[in-house]
Amino acid sequence: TKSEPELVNNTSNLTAQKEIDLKLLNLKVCKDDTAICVLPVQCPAHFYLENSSIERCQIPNSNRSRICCRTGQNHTDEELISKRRSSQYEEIDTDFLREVAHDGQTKASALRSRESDLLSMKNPPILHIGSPSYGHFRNRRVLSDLPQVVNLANKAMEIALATRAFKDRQGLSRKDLEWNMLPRGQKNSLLKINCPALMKCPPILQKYRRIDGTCNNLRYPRWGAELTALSRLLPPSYEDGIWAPRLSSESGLALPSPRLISTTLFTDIDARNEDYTMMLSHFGQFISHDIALSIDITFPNGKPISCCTKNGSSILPPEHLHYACMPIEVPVDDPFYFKYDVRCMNFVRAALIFREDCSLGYAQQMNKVTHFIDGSMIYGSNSKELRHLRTMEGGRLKMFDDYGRVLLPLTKKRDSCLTMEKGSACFDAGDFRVNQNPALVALHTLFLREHNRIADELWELNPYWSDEDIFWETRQIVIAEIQVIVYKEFLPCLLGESTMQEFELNLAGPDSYSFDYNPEIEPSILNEFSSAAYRAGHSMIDGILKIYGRNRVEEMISLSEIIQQPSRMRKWEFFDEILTTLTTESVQQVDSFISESLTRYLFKSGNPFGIDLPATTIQRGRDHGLRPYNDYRQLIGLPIIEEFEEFGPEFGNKLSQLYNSVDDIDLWVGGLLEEKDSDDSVLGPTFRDIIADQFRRLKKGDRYFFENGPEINPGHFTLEQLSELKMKTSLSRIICDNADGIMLRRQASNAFKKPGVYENELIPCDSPHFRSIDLRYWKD
Ligand code: HEM
Ligand SMILES: [Ca+2]
Repeated sequence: TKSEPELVNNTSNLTAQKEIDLKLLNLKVCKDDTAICVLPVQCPAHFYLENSSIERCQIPNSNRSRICCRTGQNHTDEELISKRRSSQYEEIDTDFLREVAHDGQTKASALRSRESDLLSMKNPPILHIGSPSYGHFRNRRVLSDLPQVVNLANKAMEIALATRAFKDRQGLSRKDLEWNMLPRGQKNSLLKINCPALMKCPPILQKYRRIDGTCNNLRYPRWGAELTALSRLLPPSYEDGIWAPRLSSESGLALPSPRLISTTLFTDIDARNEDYTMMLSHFGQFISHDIALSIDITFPNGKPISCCTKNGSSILPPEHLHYACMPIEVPVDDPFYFKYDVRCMNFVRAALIFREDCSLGYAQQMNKVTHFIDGSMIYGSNSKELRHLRTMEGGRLKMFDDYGRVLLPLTKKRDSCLTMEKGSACFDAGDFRVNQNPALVALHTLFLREHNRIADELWELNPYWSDEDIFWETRQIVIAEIQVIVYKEFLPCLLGESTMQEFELNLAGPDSYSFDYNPEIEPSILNEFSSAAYRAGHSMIDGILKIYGRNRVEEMISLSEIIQQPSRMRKWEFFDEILTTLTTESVQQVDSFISESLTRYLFKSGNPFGIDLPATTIQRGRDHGLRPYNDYRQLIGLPIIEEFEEFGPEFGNKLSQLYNSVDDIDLWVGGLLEEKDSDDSVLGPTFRDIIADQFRRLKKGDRYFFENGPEINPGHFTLEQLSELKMKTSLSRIICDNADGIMLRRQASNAFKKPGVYENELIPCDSPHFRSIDLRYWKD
């Protein structure tokens, strides 16, 4: 009895001590004692300040220059804005707002009726199923809750149009909109007609995180939930301040064609990173599907919009062009597409979502999945998706027993894969992109098996537990394992050890809870992260998957030939083989070399050509209003680029031919070509800091982060369980526990590091030094 209160005291003492430490630290480093000393990317509002008014600071154990920050992670200084806002909007009357709202509605219904005109044409502009662009659409559509998503996106469009009307009548500038200098609260109430009610959470916290991500933050119950907006580091750059894609800053003309940028800068050359395995890129993609999914605008019936003529020879005439079209122009002399007379690559803009209070403002893109790292690619992002995946017995997930080997359940959703005949396979998972490539299917299969393995063991240990008990407990363990892998194994390789420290991304010691939770940190996925920085992964992809047989290279699979065709998973050895490839072959470097399987042949599916993913990514950045590269350099505290030559003679020259001004360079382009600094990251500093900041938000802004203790996390682990999870979880161990054991019996201790490099030797799966977590700590 004596030790118990002591324990409680100890933890609160620790928290208090930490607060005092922080206060002392700040007093010393910043003149303004309401400010804290942070890395520039963590204080986006400084972007607006004159350089001279930024107070620099330094903290112990950090080599990087920091700034004194008063505004926190918001990209706008709310205090400043509310002052300007209130003086500007005192006079606005309700009649005026009524007109604006009405205007939005009228314009939105005009768009709807044009849509139905297009649909009733003899040849409506709909993508046909065998085309490469349809393959693209397969990765960007909703299958299950279409009507709901269409409704939300339409409402968002109506509000964007009302914002435009408001802007025109009030003569607002683009900057006013970027800063969100718009009426808030009561005055804006007219738009709230038909606005969904604000969400409320039960006063008592639930033990397990909700499947849709709601009620994680009690003050902002929808933070991180599915169907909410991507957030941003910096305000968007739209030509009209609302949704129109940006133009060249100097000439006001169109920016260069993304396809031209792609052919000018990117070539397919094999340049490996000899330190890390292909798992770095493919696990990276698996995680991206946990946290981000933006979807295309479609016709109301869910049909995919086409912006080009059927053979791709030109853009559709304006009268046939859907409002969401932003097709990519392919130059006449394109080195590849000229052979096929392709002049137009389809591109449809991403679906929008409105602010929770339905207020006016610039367009925001929707995230269809939960922003948190919560295994939503395994379990789905809402209860309907989850219900579909569970067996409702023993806490298990549905699977397909293929002659004794466990695979993902077969999907019934038509045209999820290229072939769905008998003997082939096409799978279901929490995220519908699962079938995109075989490495992704393998990772999904791995975690499905891990879930069922743990569920079975828990049931054996706790025979009285119900299906519900076992399911939620297992899910909580699997999510914890993913979080351990991300923060302990994956991020240190991607970002480097010093960045892990600067951003406080390392896990606490094995026997300790974390005290990092901060309810003021917004966990949402940043637009800059999902639409640019994290897509650096596309440069890490190898177009060839080398499959080893027992003694020799058995097969060289070309990635573009097996996209959306996962039937190989049914081959007896394939699961072991691909896991072996992923954990032994080198990953490609992040650079200007990108596989032709992505720049020419993506989603070709029987056609002689496919789509260009880099071009699509650049166009996506403009669709989402990402600011140019230089702005993000400034944000993270780097000097801005003043001359193209700063990219070196080759790229300097090429870039100057493409862009009118260094201030036009797209974020994804600049970030990829950026020189790495002395740090140990595989990324240049701009992408590195954006990604580090994102994973910091996902850790510190998640109440249910597995390391959080009893004061924060209602479903916290015991210290024994926590230590078990932190000490023993590794991707290698999970592979050992769930591989078929046909071709794979050994793993290096770190699946992301090349075996043999840095003492990362291969260890037999059954070695006593290489054990799985002991689930007896979960016995009731
Ligand atoms: C096998 C290789 C891959 C293929 C074929 C692929 C394909 C795609 C496609 C078609 C999109 C949608 C593009 C758009 O319309 O905007 C996309 C988005 C994305 N990709 Fe990849 N990708 C691959 C690997 C990766 C990797 C390795 C990463 C990161 C490590 C990654 C991160 C992302 C992210 C963050 C998005 C945005 C997701 C969203 O918000 O919707 N991808 N990818
Ligand atoms: Ca998620």
